[in-house]
Amino acid sequence: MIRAHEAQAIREAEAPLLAATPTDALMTHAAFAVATAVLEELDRLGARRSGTTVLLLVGGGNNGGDALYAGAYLARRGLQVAAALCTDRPHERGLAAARRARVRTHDVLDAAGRPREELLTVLADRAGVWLDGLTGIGARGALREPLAGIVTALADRRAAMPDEPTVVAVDVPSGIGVDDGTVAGPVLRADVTVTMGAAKPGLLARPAEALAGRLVVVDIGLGLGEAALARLGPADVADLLRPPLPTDHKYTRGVLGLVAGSTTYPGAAVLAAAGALRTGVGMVRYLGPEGPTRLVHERFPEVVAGSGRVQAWAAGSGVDPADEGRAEDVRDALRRALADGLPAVLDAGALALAPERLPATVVLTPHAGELAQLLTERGERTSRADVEAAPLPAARRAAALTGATVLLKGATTVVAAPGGTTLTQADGGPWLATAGTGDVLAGVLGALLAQRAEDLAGGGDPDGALTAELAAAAALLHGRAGTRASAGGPVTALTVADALPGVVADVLASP
Ligand SMILES: NC(=O)C1=CN([C@@H]2O[C@H](COP(=O)(O)OP(=O)(O)OC[C@H]3O[C@@H](n4cnc5c(N)ncnc54)[C@H](O)[C@@H]3O)[C@@H](O)[C@H]2O)[C@H](O)CC1
Ligand SMILES: [K+]
Repeated sequence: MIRAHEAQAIREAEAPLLAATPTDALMTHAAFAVATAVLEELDRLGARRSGTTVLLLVGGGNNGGDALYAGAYLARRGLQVAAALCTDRPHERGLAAARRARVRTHDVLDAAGRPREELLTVLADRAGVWLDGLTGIGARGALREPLAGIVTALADRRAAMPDEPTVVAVDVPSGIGVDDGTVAGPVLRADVTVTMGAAKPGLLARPAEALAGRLVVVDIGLGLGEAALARLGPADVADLLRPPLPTDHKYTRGVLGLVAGSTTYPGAAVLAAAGALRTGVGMVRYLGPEGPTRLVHERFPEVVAGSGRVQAWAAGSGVDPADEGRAEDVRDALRRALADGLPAVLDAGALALAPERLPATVVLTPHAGELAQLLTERGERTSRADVEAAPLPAARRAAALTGATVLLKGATTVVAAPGGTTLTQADGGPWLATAGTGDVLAGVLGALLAQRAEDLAGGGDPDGALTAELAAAAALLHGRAGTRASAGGPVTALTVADALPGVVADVLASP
């Protein structure tokens, strides 16, 4: 599991260490890790260290101090290092250390504090590695001038260079929303981000996550409390799954009630059933019209048609809320879930049918447009673009407004529980953006909720912490199934479902 902490929590954890250690000890430790990451990246690229020039982009705070100390380490390892001082008050001891190590320093601001773009361009063109030490967790909002102009000029320059430099961000790419992943202004996209103490939420949530590159987390001995955001790995998902026991039978493994598909969209019934069955449940009870029922039985004769005792519900995939008959089936499933205190997934058409408030063991699975509609219907006028610009805050807002756990689908999936638990997963790839994969995901999540129903039913998990982890687990399984099915090429929703058993087996076998 990757745990991310907000800037303030990092600062609070740093404070006692800063007080207890010699001046700049923490910073030089961090800087050494940055230098090591640069050398490892050069080795990975097969670049000669001695022939490499590194350009330090130095801001006015301790982030710049990290970069200066890192430059000193790199200069002592034989690299050519130049420092572009993008501030009139660079970190003094870092600057002295850099100069002692023969780092060439250049003031890239003129007397009026404006960027000397010609000098900056010359320095940038000469360097195969740019170290972004402009701002770290001390930044507030979008980059202001002159840093905004410097970053814009460098980004333009980089795009024009035949051989792009490798950009290594110190702590975070300067200018991202460290705590929420938003990008309000220019940011220099990094190939590698070397972050201190712990990941930050902005490095695990889009759009900022897409600008961070490969993440290297440096342990600097911080004692940190509860994470603000987490990301599951396969071992974490293995702990959440409930593989069958010798004493199990189909009713103890979890029975999922499925209200998906319709006369208009019969295929969603098959896809959601496939997602559930191939993730592993004791049984699926399917409730739907004759057409989809027949389709489901052609593919999965083991599915039982009609109502009966279930441990979880999945409803809404392939249902048009305007189809009154089918909408009533969805409402009925939800009424039963709420009456029996059972967990449920509300997907697609069910989202528009969801009541104002729901328990945390109900998971809403909107994409950005559906979340925008859900927020707008609850009085918070929001567009798809608003959600895509700030998915983490949007998902958290929806969880707070509805009381449900929200799984916001996207290139990075965001899961937010009303009690504050937040996770993001980025296990899939763009090939998953194809019709029907959302139906499969609803089935996967339904299966996990049915497997763990005894921990969720009857008011279990009131703040949605376990429900959120199960939703994130579903996103990991679904994403990995998409990657497995794709093998670099296109997928269909059914091939994603077909890949699930292998993914579950791999996850259960993970160390
Ligand atoms: N303290 C330590 O020993 C360690 C710190 N780490 C590194 O330090 C930074 C945090 O440093 P801090 O001085 O608090 O702030 P920053 O350097 O991140 O940025 C402040 C700097 O930037 C200017 N600024 C703020 N907002 C903006 C903006 N929107 N646009 C332009 N400029 C802005 C502000 O005026 C200051 O000059 C942390 O990230 C680590 O890199 C070590 O890693 C651990 C030890
Ligand atoms: K930075």
